[in-house]
Amino acid sequence: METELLPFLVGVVLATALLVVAALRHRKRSSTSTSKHRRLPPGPRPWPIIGNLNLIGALPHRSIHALSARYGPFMSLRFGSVPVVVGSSVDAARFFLKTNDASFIDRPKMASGKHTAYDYSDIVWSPYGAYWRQARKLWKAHLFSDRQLRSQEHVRSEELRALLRDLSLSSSAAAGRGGVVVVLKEHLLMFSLNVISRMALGGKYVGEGGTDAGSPISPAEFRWMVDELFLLNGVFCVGDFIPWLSWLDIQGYVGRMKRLGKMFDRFLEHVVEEHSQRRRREGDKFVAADMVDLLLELADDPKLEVPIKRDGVKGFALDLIAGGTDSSAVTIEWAMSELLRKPEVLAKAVEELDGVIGHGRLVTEQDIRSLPYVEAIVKETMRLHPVTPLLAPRLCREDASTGSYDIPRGTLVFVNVWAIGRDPAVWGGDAEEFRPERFAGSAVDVKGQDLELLPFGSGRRMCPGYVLGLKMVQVTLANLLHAFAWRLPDGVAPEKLSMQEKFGLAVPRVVPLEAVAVPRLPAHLYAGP
Ligand code: HEM
Repeated sequence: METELLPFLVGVVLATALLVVAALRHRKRSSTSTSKHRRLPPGPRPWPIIGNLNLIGALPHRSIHALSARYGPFMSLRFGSVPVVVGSSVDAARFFLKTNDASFIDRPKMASGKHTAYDYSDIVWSPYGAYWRQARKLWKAHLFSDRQLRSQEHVRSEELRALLRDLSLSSSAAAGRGGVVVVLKEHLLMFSLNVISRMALGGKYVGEGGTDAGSPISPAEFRWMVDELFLLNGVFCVGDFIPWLSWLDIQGYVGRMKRLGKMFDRFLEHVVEEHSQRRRREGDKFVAADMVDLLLELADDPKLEVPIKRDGVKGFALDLIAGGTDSSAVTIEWAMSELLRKPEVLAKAVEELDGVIGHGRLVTEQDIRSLPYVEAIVKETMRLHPVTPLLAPRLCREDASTGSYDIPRGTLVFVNVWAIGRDPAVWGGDAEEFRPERFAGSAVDVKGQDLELLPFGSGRRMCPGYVLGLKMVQVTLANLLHAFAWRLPDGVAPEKLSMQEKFGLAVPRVVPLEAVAVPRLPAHLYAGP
């Protein structure tokens, strides 16, 4: 037994010695090459093979923020063999997203884009080029034009009334006990899922039933798929950074991505096929009724600069579903969590709603501009809880320089908008506090112009769905506050409410928010659509 082990042990000792020598040489080389050839931003020394991946914890925006506090607002890291630069200040955001937008407009080719987004044929993961430019133009001109968004306002308002009805039914079922505890996120996800599936797909694909072609997918299954999509699009997958290890799929993420990609494809293929059949059936009389109809019409246009194939149509539909579902629900859940921890802020919002709207009707999208305090609550929520704290990763497509530092082509770039939103140099000593009053009389907005507040990103790669996303968050939150008196369940003290985050492409609460909702408007306003 001992003689069998000996060669193995000698092997281990030799391998360890070689690894240590390699590590020392690598650390020496990386520090000298940094200073001699390129003026890279400062950062922690990388280890061989893993680089700085050992420094990234379960909440990467927080780990990276802690490192930036030491190394500065332009910081170099190495993830495996991939050079990374993180920007964590207003100036850094200006450099990456405004002044040098063209250099940082590309996306890296990561496993999630390959396996869950039709080999990068959607918009989120599409590399910079004619295909992406054309897609953005088409979205702006057709899917998200003012006219198109206005024409679908009735869908949003009907689904909102259904949400309020469902919440009031839950509460009246327990009226004798003074309200019932609701898990708010479940209602919010169902609501945004219904809105986006009606606007984008025509509405009939998510309902009770199985996933067999021809029958709708169940809401629970669909919600699971969207959650999984957000998680897998945000994770740091080892194979993306240490390519020679990718075949091992140590974390199991790639396997999950492939499985999820197939599930979405089965669903989207069915959706697209049904839409195509209606177009063929109706011929000249066909009128586009939803966004997939519009996408199919656009894809057929012979004047397109770059053809959009079927996978492209499915990829864009996936962007609509993913963008439209989780982001607004996550933001509203954070807003309600903050408000339940600050009853005085909640009371002030209700006072504004009572004064401007009164008790005889619900809040409409047009009312929002008359509700500055509610608007400020949304901005304050997006400042402290940006849905995508590191934005989506950018790839440097040409060498760039800040004057002090060089950023070589091929560098992966993150802008930590979460850290910028909490920077005391920008927001003052109370930057960590939820205080919507800070926006009173301030022109700072979330639409990509003010670099201290970037929940939707900025520049040409900014979120193309921000008008819809913002409308949904504002009007839904306003109606939740207007239609119900909210409190935490008995026994939960505001200061004890957990605010822990879970990382993915979106960062939701770890523990879903539970709260008691008691209707406060006349009963007929909860009658639903
Ligand atoms: C509260 C709601 C939303 C938030 C906070 C949000 C946030 C973001 C952020 C931070 C990005 C990355 C921008 C960057 O890289 O600089 C993004 C990209 C994107 N978002 Fe949104 N989003 C929201 C709603 C929506 C909606 C409703 C849609 C569509 C229905 C959508 C579709 C997209 C797409 C397609 C991209 C990729 C853009 C590109 O790479 O060119 N988003 N979003």
